[in-house]
Amino acid sequence: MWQVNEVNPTGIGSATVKPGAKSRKRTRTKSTNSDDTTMQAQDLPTAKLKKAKRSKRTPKGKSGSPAAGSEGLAGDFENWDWSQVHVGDNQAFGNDMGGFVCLEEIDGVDCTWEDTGMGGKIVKFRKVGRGSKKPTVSGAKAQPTQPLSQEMTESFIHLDGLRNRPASDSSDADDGNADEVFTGCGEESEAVETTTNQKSSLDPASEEELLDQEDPENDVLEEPDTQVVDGSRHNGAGAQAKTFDATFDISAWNDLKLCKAIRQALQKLRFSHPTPIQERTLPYAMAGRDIVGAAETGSGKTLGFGIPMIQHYLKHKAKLEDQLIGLILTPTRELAIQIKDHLKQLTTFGRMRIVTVVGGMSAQKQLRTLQQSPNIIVATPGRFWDLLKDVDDLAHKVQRIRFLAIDEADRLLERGHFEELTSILRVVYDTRDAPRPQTFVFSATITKKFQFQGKNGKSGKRDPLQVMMERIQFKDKKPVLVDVTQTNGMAQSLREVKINCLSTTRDLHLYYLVTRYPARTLVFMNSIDAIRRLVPILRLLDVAVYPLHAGMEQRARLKNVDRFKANPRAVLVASDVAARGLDIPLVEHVVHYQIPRAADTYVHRSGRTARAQKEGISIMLCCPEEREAFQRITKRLKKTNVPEFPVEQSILSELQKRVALAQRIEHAEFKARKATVDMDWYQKSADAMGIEVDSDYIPKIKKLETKSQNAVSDGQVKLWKQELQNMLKAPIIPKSVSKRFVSSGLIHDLAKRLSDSTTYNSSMPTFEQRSAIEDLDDHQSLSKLARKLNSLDN
Ligand SMILES: Nc1ncnc2c1ncn2[C@@H]1O[C@H](COP(=O)(O)OP(=O)(O)OP(=O)(O)O)[C@@H](O)[C@H]1O
Repeated sequence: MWQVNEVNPTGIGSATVKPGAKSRKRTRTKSTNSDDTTMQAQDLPTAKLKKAKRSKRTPKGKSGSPAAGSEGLAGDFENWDWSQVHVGDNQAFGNDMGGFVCLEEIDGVDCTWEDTGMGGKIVKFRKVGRGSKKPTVSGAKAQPTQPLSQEMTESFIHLDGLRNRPASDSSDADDGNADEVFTGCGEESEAVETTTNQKSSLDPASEEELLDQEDPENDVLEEPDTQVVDGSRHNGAGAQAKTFDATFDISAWNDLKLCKAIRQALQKLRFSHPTPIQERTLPYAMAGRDIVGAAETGSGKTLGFGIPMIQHYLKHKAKLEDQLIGLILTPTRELAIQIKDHLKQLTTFGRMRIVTVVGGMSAQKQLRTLQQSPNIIVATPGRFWDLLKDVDDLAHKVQRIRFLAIDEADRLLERGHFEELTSILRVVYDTRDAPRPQTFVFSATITKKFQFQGKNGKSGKRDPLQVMMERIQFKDKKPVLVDVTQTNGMAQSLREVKINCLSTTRDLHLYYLVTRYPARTLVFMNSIDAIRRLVPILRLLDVAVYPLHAGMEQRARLKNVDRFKANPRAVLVASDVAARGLDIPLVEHVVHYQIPRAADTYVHRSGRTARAQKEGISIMLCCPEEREAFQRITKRLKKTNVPEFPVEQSILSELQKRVALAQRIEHAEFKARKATVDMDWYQKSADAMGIEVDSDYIPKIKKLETKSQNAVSDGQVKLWKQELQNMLKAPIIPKSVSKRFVSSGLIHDLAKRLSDSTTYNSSMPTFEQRSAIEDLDDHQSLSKLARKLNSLDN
């Protein structure tokens, strides 16, 4: 019996394997013995790596062979006694349990991860015919999954105390014929252009045809089923699992005549009314119109294009069950996953297959998912373009989609995405045998002045947005333009401030912020190297900090986003990979550790807080070297005065001692690591080739050796660490308050203050626990008062 009792997000160590009678321990050396039935859990990632490498070399067209790629890994799984796996309420796996334990890579075993709408999760392992789950690649015909006999077929894994559920129908055969249900499509309707902040009204006469539905009241409420994801992991404010309350008032949505399943999902999410962008775009979108929409970050644009797709599908479900109706393209992987989860929240009461196709995740798994006839694909252009070339029939399906959404459109125009986007658009439109898709183009920073005139910019260069707009073959002569941005795409509830500092004191000021105001904080940095330096420093300072950047494995990226979401005092240090679209609930602070290079980036970074009408603060650490960049951004965004955030100077020197020591330790450890890596590289390369190191290189090695000898000793680093630990244990007392007074009881309730973290800051007991915004408000009213008094004096 193979039983995984508990799984650790690191993937190492905590999973236990109980070998059966035939079992024997798997060694690290590659085994091709098909009797090798048992794996140690910690071997799995290694095995997966080997498998991944092997399959990369598998020539196209041969990958469909029954045992391809499975030797040495799967073993005799037919004789495994499948058993329950319990992972408790561990949130770290994402939707990728199968990937984590590597079962997805074993030929003949399929693994799907599903949420129910009942707050629980099911991981379902299914034995399928060998080779049948292999993805179709050029030259190899798709194989539908072939379930084995009932007793062999399913083993359900119950998470969070869910009861056994019956096997869902796994026959997802795709007949490849798109139904002609393109209502409201193909006609060129009159241009409707809404100007900024003017309320658009829906023509009541056209309501019937425009809402593209039969009778919404006749919808049969479906119980939440295994297709449903509660969205609690990758989603934002609306994502917390909420209980369904049939009395919750959603009458503000009535005009849209949404089908019952969507209305119930809105009730469950407690979305009482549409946001302004939704209110302004949905009537047109549901009438089949093309939309170009601009609205502040966090204003609910996703549902602006998501609801029309879901409504259309649910209304024509019988015909569309196996059809791809929508393609959503988005620049980042995290955003794609988040959009999928957000849309799935709306399908809680109706089945719909919404899948992601993103880089950095198992392409094999995504190929298989694509074979299961998804209804909506949310994709990043790079991976989607790769798979589009490789998956039989996908191009044909894409040519028949009913909806195309381009989210964060301006970002998709940047280098690295543009070529792939253009190629995908070519597939969408070329040799199309269906009416053009209804198209949505959304962003917070899409240019307001954008017009469909096909003119060149002032510089004589082609405006890339213009180029894209020409490439998008809108079905309407003029799409509906909706721009509800008021303040350069930033939420009105966002407070923007700066802290003037030196480049050498940025670490200190950041540490001050996260210690003085412990709250979920997203820190943006301009380079990956800078993130790699800062994260260990903050960790040494006992801050719950996680990195996120493009140099990380996708799985680690998602895990860190999850950890950040799970801890209300965590700090995520990220590159601009997290600047766009990421919807994490209750991010209270965004800190620009360095000034971003472009104004749009500043807008998107700042938009990770103050979402969905909540308050938030964006803090720029400004050092003299960045003055020019700062001025460029403020000028571009017409910000005449960015107020200064108050910093309690009396505490800084205390904090500086800790920061300086942590920096010293990090630097010593980094140098030691680097010297070892460099030396190893020379030596190992030579050893591997069975040669002696060339005399030309010996001086270099010697130099490295000397360097490493000069490095700080391990013992010294240990001492520093101990010293730092001692410092961290002591409360931080402002310079002006004598420690003697503190210890002698002048702060008579010191013990209480240290333990009462709701009233007092636990590491700075002389300060009350207040939010950054409260302190900013106080500071601003005091400054105002001082100015008033000054003017009276004068
Ligand atoms: N009608 C609504 N009522 C309340 N909350 C909503 C509503 N629509 C969406 N939300 C919530 O608002 C948050 C932001 O939504 P979304 O991610 O779609 O914003 P966005 O405009 O796409 O932001 P960005 O420009 O940063 O990508 C999400 O947590 C979502 O659940």
